Amino acid sequence: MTLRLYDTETRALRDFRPLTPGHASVYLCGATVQGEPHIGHVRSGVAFDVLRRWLLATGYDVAFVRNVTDIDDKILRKADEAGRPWWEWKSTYERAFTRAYDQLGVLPPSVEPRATGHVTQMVEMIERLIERGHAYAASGNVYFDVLSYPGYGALSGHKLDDVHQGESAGEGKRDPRDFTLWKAEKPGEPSWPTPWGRGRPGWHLECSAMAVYYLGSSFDIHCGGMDLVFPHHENEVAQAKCAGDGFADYWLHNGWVTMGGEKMSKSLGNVLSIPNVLKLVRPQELRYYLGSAHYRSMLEYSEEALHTGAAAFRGIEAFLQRVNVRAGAVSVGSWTEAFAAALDDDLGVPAALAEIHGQVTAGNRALESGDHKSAVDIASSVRAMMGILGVDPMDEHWNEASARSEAATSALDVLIRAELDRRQQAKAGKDWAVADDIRDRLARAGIEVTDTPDGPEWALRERDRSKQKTNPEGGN
Ligand SMILES: Nc1ncnc2c1ncn2[C@@H]1O[C@H](COP(=O)(O)OP(=O)(O)OP(=O)(O)O)[C@@H](O)[C@H]1O
Ligand SMILES: [Zn+2]
Repeated sequence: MTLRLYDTETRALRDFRPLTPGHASVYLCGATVQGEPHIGHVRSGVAFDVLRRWLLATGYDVAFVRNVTDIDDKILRKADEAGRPWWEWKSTYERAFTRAYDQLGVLPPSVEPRATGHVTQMVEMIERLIERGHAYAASGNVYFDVLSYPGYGALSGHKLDDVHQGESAGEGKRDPRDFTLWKAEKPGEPSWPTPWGRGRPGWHLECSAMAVYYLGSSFDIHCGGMDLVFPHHENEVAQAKCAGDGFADYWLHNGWVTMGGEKMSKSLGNVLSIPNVLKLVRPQELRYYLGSAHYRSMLEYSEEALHTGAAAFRGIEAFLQRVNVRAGAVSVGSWTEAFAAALDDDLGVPAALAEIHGQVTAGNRALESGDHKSAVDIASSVRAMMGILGVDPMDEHWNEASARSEAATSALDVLIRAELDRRQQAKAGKDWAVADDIRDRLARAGIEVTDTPDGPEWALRERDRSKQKTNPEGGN
């Protein structure tokens, strides 16, 4: 089957046909690094990491660009309010985003360009736009002439009469629908030299210039959050097309993380920062939860839903561990046809997860019936599928901490095995009191013993994180 993707521009599922066979070029609008990331901010990173992993798994060479917007009104305002230099502020939160992506196992992009490092490319793009009659300079600002581009509104479906850019009037703007490509210098703000005077870039221009610089005049897929369709992406297309570029062939947009039915957002004060959510669940559990809904659906956050997702993940993890202990090492195998069909259908992760859970049930059955070979085969396939979703429980990414405790666990295993052997001997001698006493003592120490057809197994009881509470953090 061919990969089909829902394209916002044509409002239809389209077969993915890359511009260059075997190669996929993808641009994802990255963070504006103005504060600590909340779980909504990283949803696009997680969702499109699955796209990237699926493209890689199916043989594509993927160029994946995710930018950093590191110059912006909000960054300047917040740094100013905090009495800190803007460059320190944005660097601090760029690191916070990087840490969050790493914690969640999002593959690092092929390149992560910062807006401030690409002013040259932006100035060149403005020059092309002015030359072609699509932009004009006024009082040190440069504006894009919206009416000069007949295709304006095609991506978002906005009618020209309904266009509101959401920016201030702007000195010298000829039409209120025009948007700012370049902002004239203001005292105390960072600025760069241009033929139209010193100033700083507009947000929309940054992405067009960086996308074309890294991926070429035409590239395959442009992704971002659904709130970016208008005006950000509409303006990105307008700039690029009018400058003579073909730009993106497919447009993919992810839904929001919501809380109480509303977009999780600092301005509404209903946000949960990544560090706070990670007090409730492990990073791999948060990643599983964030990635479990279809990328185009809204994901309504509740602590209960988070714990349900975490428990589902742990069920898969426990299956793999059981097979590993009882039936043999579980390597990464290959996915099933049903899984591939689910992902090929516009990255249908819910159907893909249903397939994984079905396989886990079959694998558990095989294990219980003593069919170790089937259990190992199924587990290998489950690892492959979970890996494509970025949540293979046995991937070493998640197991740094466990690697540290591995030595302790094997030492513990020797001691517990000795106790379990003693218990087996007591049972064989029908000395039930001793057998029960050993089991109870282990239970008091948080060690659960399960009798299986392959002999007794032990596991540390899961610490119940659900007792911890995290309240939404206020806005700022
Ligand atoms: N609740 C959310 N769910 C999904 N994506 C989100 C959410 N909030 C922000 N984003 C995405 O994060 C990226 C950066 O957004 P931005 O920095 O503008 O934050 P924002 O939308 O102003 O939210 P906030 O008000 O919380 O800062 C955008 O691509 C946006 O789509
Ligand atoms: Zn962008």
